[in-house]
Amino acid sequence: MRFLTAGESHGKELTTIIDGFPAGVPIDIDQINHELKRRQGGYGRGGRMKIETDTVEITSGIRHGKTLGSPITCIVKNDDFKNWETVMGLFPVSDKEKAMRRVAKPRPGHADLVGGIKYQHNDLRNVLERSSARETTMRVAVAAICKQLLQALDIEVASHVLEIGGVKAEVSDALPAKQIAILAEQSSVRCVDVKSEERMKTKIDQTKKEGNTIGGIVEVVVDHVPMGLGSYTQWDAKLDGKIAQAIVSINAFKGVEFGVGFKASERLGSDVMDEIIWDDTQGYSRKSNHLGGFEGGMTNGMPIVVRGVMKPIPTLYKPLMSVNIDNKEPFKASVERSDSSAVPAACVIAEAMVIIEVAKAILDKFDSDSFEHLQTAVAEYREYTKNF
Ligand SMILES: Cc1cc2nc3c(=O)[nH]c(=O)nc-3n(C[C@H](O)[C@H](O)[C@H](O)COP(=O)(O)O)c2cc1C
Ligand SMILES: C=C(O[C@@H]1CC(C(=O)O)=C[C@@H](OP(=O)(O)O)[C@H]1O)C(=O)O
Repeated sequence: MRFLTAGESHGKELTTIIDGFPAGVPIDIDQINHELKRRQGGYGRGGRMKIETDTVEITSGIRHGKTLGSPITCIVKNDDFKNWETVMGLFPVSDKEKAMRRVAKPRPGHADLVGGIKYQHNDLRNVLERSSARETTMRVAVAAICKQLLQALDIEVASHVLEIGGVKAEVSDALPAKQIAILAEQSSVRCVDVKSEERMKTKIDQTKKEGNTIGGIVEVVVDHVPMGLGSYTQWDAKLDGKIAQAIVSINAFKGVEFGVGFKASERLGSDVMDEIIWDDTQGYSRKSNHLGGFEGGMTNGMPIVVRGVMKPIPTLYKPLMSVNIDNKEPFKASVERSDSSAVPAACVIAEAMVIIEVAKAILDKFDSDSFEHLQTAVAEYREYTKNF
């Protein structure tokens, strides 16, 4: 399975085409819209999300509620486009119109300056329109379709926020994905620990008042993953490596870790390796899950536990210094609107990226032209791994 996304943040619409998805998978479109809504929410979002109500339109690849095995095309319209039709129009315009909302002042922490230099854009809007995290809408749409496939294979995925601006959630390591999903959904910051939720919100409010922004850490958990997704045999076949790339590809994500992650450096080997056990009902399992479900780039049957860190939103109300590309004069960056924290929304995007990589790995490994064949293949393989 592969997909591409297209669309500018204030353009007419966003599009994705998913290729290589099995035939015969029942797809509930309301569930896709539910996932899109989750991505739009979360405490700390700015004015743009009051304008948009992301709703998917599917124009190919699904008939009578089931996938056809042919490419699936999804479209989400930008409601804000009505305010940008001249600025974002397709056809040549006058110099006066060209100057409308032209961006000559690159924002630190954004793609503006380097993107403009690289693609020789005199109007940096040509960069920021595509580098915006608006694009992640389509990744969530793709993942919402993949999530329905994973759920039908009894694989559960959930995500939650572990930290915002240094305020840490107190969470037990062993929470199952199903429970995380329920608890996180009830929280405006996607935090399963109610006490920390209030402290996180206060931190977001305080930071916003000071004209500043904050980042955070999110965690994604996947339960009941078949063993042996990914491979140790080639560097680019390792599934943990693919997930790491997918997480860091999210706008503003700067790091990723699995299981105990960076804390592995301060632990003894006996506190990091997960001892192997076997019993009649479960087959092979581990006494612990310090390695977050991966050994040798392959899933080992334990839950996948992956975390990503998001930097603070780069656009600040407290202006940062930059240089005008027209006259090279320094200026203080000004802001019209921006999110003050998008960590809860980014959490949903991280979940989406993990879902996509796990779904791709499953479709790579098993007979997957037809959904029925896939279900049979996965069930047989689960039985095989148990009795190996
Ligand atoms: C869900 C989400 C919402 C975001 N909202 C904003 C925003 O309102 N303002 C802003 O300056 N950056 C925002 N960002 C971050 C920028 O898109 C990102 O930092 C920028 O494109 C540069 O990419 P990089 O940080 O990966 O280098 C958001 C990121 C995500 C994931
Ligand atoms: C539009 C979304 O997020 C946007 C991501 C974003 C950025 O610079 O990444 C900047 C803001 O956009 P605008 O400049 O239109 O206010 C956010 O609202 C979205 O998540 O759907």
